[in-house]
Amino acid sequence: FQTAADESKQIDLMVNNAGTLNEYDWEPVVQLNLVACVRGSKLAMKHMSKKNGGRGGRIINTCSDLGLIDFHQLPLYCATKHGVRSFTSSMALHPDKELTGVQFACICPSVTRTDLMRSYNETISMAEDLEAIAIPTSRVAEGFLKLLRMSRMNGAILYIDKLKCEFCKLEYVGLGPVWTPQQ
Ligand SMILES: NC(=O)C1=CN([C@@H]2O[C@H](COP(=O)(O)OP(=O)(O)OC[C@H]3O[C@@H](n4cnc5c(N)ncnc54)[C@H](O)[C@@H]3O)[C@@H](O)[C@H]2O)C=CC1
Ligand SMILES: CCCCC/C=C\C=C\C(=O)C/C=C\C/C=C\CCCC(=O)O
Repeated sequence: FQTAADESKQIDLMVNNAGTLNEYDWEPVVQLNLVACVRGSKLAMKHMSKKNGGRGGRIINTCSDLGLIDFHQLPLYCATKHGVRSFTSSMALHPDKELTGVQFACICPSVTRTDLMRSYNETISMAEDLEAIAIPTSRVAEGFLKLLRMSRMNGAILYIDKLKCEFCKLEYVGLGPVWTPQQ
C-alpha cells in the first residue's frame, strides 16, 4: 500500500479482494480474509480521508454470498465473510462519513470459476456440479462496475449470481434477520 501511496498522489479506490478457503489450516484464512481486509481498509481510509488532507475515496471489499447466509460445510469461511460484510456495513454507518468522504461497499458473488473454486472442487466429489452452477469472473466484473458507476455507493451490499445482480439489506422479519433485495 505504501508503495502505491508513494507513487500516486492520490488513491481513489481500494479493493480488498485477496481471499482463500481452507477449513483445516484455518488461522491463515482468518488473517487473509478478515484481518487483511480490515488492515487494508484502515490504511486506505487514513490516506483518503478529507480530515487528513485526502480527497475521499471508495473502499470495496470482496465478500461472498456466504457472508449473507450460513453454510455447514464451510463454517470458518462463512465466519470470515460475515465479518467482512459486517465490518464494511458498520464502517459505512460511521457518523464521520461526510467529513472523511470515504465510502464503503462490498460485493457478494456466488460460486465463481476461479482457482479458489477449482482447488475446493478437488477436495469434494461434486466437481461437475460446481462447474455448472458457478458464474464466470466477467459476471463479477459487471457487478463491480455497477458499483463504480454509482456516485454514492456507501453501504451497498451487492449480491451477484447467474440471474441477479442486486443490492441487499438486512431486515428483521418476525423473530430473525432476513436478507432482502433492495432496489
Ligand atoms: N471463487 C468463488 O467462488 C468466490 C470467491 N469469492 C472471494 O473472491 C476473492 C477472490 O477469490 P478468487 O479469485 O476466487 O480466488 P483465487 O484463489 O483465484 O485468487 C485469490 C487471489 O488472492 C491472492 N492472495 C492469496 N493469498 C494472498 C496473500 N497472503 N496476500 C496477498 N494476496 C494473496 C492470490 O495471489 C490471488 O490473486 C476472495 O476474497 C474470495 O473469498 C467470493 C465469492 C465466490
Ligand atoms: C457448494 C459451495 C462449495 C464452495 C465452492 C467453492 C468456493 C466458494 C466460494 C465462495 O465464496 C462461496 C460462494 C458461494 C457458495 C454457494 C452456495 C452455498 C450453498 C449454501 C446452501 O445451499 O445453503
